[in-house]
Amino acid sequence: MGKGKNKNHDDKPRSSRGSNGHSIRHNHKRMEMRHTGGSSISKFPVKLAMWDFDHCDPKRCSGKKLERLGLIKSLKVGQKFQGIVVSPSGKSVVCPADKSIVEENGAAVVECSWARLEEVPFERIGGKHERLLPYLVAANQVNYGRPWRLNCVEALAACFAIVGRTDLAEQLLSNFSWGLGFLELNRELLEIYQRCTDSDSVKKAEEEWLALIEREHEERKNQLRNEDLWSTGNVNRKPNHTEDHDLLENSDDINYNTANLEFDSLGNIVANPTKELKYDRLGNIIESDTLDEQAVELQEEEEEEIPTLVKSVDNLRI
Ligand SMILES: C[S@@+](CC[C@H](N)C(=O)[O-])C[C@H]1O[C@@H](n2cnc3c(N)ncnc32)[C@H](O)[C@@H]1O
Repeated sequence: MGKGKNKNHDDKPRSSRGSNGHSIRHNHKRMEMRHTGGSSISKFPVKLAMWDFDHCDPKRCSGKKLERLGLIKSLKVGQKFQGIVVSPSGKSVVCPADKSIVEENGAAVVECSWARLEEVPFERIGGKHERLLPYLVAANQVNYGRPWRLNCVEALAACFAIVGRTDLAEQLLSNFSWGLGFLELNRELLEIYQRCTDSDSVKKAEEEWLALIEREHEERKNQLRNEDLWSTGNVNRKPNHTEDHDLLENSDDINYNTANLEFDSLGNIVANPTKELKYDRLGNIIESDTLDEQAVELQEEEEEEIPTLVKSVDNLRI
């Protein structure tokens, strides 16, 4: 019997009650639930679910935010999910052939810390359609620029985008200030995955992309090495920092911001050793100062998790 079912109710509606006999406060709560999704009324066109292991700070956790917005349902350990389960324990990658499963049964994620994956009882959660995500780059403020390591909302959005439902991906991500940046950052690659068919073809496209960015990265390194040799060719040349700065800032070829650079006594460019350099998906250097202060703090906290992360990312790369 449901909660409160044995309570006596007044027969006559009182002034503080609405037409359905419930108190105005109760009705207001129901309306709020309708808007915040606290009830079973879903505001999202397909089912969204997560197993939440409470590893993360609720204020920073994208899964918890989706729950607060009433967009995602929390599942218990022992419960299985019929749709696509985007999970580190997947064996094959999400592909366009998964579209009907997503549309009919939705998508789920595992809300946990990357550093504590070994604590998750993967055998007691999941479902028949567990999937990994192919190479994509995170745009969230904690792991910006890191491949494979997406947060929950990015993982769900990636799944929708790959199966060809970019509309759903946009709808979900638009709840986060940085959200649509995820689709922008990965646009070219997502379009490639969308043109694939099954899991093997997505895997092949991923491998080709990785080979391409590896080649481009090598080319850039060689180009920089050559530029460097050229600028130091004349040993009598005095270091002229202003000139070097101008040269770099006006160069279309070099995608550097000079704020990240230092010059040695001969005027050669050396990367600033005190700043961590980050790379975008094409191997360009991204200035870490573009992250806001809070993001940097979060980043530092997450850095502590790196040893386990390396293991988990390896797990993700089947
Ligand atoms: C480890 S949790 C981290 C959640 C983060 N604290 C947040 O705020 O959303 C991210 C979840 O997204 C999914 N996910 C992210 N990247 C993935 C990938 N490359 N392959 C499979 N699942 C992935 C998994 O369900 C994973 O457990």
